[in-house]
Amino acid sequence: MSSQSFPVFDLGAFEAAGVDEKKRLGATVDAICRSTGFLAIANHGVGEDVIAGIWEKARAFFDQSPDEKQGAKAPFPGYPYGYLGPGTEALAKSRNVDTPPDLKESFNGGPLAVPRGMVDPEALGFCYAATIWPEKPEGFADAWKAYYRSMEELASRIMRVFAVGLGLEEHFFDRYVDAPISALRALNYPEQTVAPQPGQLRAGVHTDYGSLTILLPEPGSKGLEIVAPDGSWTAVPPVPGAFVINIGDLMALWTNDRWVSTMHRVVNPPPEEGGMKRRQSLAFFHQPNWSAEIACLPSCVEPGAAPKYEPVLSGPYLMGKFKSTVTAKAG
Ligand SMILES: O=C(O)CCC(=O)C(=O)O
Ligand SMILES: [Fe+2]
Repeated sequence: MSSQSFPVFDLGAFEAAGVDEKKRLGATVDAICRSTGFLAIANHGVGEDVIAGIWEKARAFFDQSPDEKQGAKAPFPGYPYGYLGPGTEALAKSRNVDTPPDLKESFNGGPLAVPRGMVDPEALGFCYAATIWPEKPEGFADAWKAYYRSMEELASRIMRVFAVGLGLEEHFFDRYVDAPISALRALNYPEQTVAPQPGQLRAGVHTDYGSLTILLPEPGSKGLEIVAPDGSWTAVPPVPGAFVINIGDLMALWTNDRWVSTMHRVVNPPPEEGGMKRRQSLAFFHQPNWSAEIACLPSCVEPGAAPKYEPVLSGPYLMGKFKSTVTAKAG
């Protein structure tokens, strides 16, 4: 996939289209998800002020001293929210590959409210755990919540495109994602003043765990790479004004591997381009309801054949994957 051919999907045009045109547009997404599952979403309607707000606050947060950031740190290893400092995560471990820690730091937050009647202690202790808000910068939590809400809404709209792409009724996925346990992560990949260790990347090779990731790389930034269908590592170009989205493991499971949860990574800045370059990104990991059972869609398996995978429960699956990436130093 050359940078010229990175697919861009016009979400507004899809939503304004009639039934037949929606099917035609959905088929283009089906083709992309069969090949890489990475595309850009344009005409998404997310407010520029919401995006500018979170960029400003995330940058100001990461620009603080290590001590100030530690004030918002996750209280113990494996706690999902708050500040996760350098050295605390190695994404390649989610695929059982042992690497040095990723060269990044992040701030993470979960659902903005606990659904009425939620009593599962594992859910309450993990995805509904409190976000540890930083004291500074002022207005951080407000900007965060505004962006989180926009991403929740956008993710639901994209799931409708997916349903159409799979030949399902447009609202098929709604009941699986009406109390989603999505997480938002602001990432900062600091300047590299020391050469990385062998095998150490900004983000190790991984697939995402959930239904859908909505990524916003810092405008003009480089480093995100995906495995193209021919097996080669290929850069994902920044697409001005658009979000980069990709599907995660649960879409592959749902579709019996008709759709691929493509491996990706964030590489270190090449020395000839100034190995020092900092990079930021925002990643929203959309995840179906805690107790949603994700099982192969009947339309994705030959009649009489067995699906490739056993069903999983969304929340416990996510928790297992997340905890597998925690490094010895975390906490
Ligand atoms: O920062 C990026 O561009 C991608 C990060 C990523 O793939 C992840 O955190 O899952
Ligand atoms: Fe990822």
